[in-house]
Amino acid sequence: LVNMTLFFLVCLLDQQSWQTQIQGGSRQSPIDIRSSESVHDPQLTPLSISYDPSDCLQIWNNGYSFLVEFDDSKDNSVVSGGPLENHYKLKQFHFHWGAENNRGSEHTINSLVYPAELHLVHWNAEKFRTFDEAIFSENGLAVIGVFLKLGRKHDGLQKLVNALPAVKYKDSTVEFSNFDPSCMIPSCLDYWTYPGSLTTPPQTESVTWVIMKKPIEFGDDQLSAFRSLLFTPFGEKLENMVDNFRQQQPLMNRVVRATIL
Ligand SMILES: CCCCNCC(=O)NCCc1ccc(S(N)(=O)=O)cc1
Ligand SMILES: [Zn+2]
Repeated sequence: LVNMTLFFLVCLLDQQSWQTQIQGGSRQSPIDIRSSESVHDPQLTPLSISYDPSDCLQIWNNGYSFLVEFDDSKDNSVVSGGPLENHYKLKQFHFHWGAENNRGSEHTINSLVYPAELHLVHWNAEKFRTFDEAIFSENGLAVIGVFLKLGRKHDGLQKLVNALPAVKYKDSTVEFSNFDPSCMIPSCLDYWTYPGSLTTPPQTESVTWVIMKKPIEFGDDQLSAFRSLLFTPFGEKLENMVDNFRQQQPLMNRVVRATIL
């Protein structure tokens, strides 16, 4: 009995490293950001974000979220500064949201959940040749996360919302141009940053996360439009695209740094 108890205790105490072995990662995303445990880093400069609306190409329902995809063949839509050593090109942005307003975001702040979260996905074009190469590489990606809270209708977002019925079904795409994602960046540029991973397969640990501290607001009808999308292709059983967020992952041996702007 003593041996059994000891064995059980060792497993329990060792759970974190057990998780590392099973999930194969020590820097998985998303996480719960505990503001009191984050480290104010005076060396963190403001992000430099510059997007060119003419780089916007199309919207694609990939059966997990809807991606607004950009032309990354030029250097017009880029982010640099902050924790980033190089400049990263915008490839796509997408959202995660819930079936109900009490869930939806992937990251949480002191366990506070938002109804949705925007991810602006950029890749390190100084170090890698393609996005797909960067996905599998250290410092390959920089994803800016912006929380969405319900309130006033977001005028800039409405153009995107109006196009969603055209991509209702999985694998559908629609041409979408002249959209400036800057309209979804909060006016306050304070952020948290930490080393993490993609939150969907292949969940590679190649992401420098930059989570904006302040949320943006959007309206109930706009969130309803997200929830009217489908996970399923045309002709198959209708499954509303909702709750497409991953559970928070253990922080393990990581520190979240914060700006003092
Ligand atoms: C060879 C064709 C392969 C297509 N290309 C593969 C691909 O795009 N994979 C998905 C990349 C991705 C990006 C961002 C996130 S998140 N939620 O962490 O921001 C999650 C996943
Ligand atoms: Zn995402």
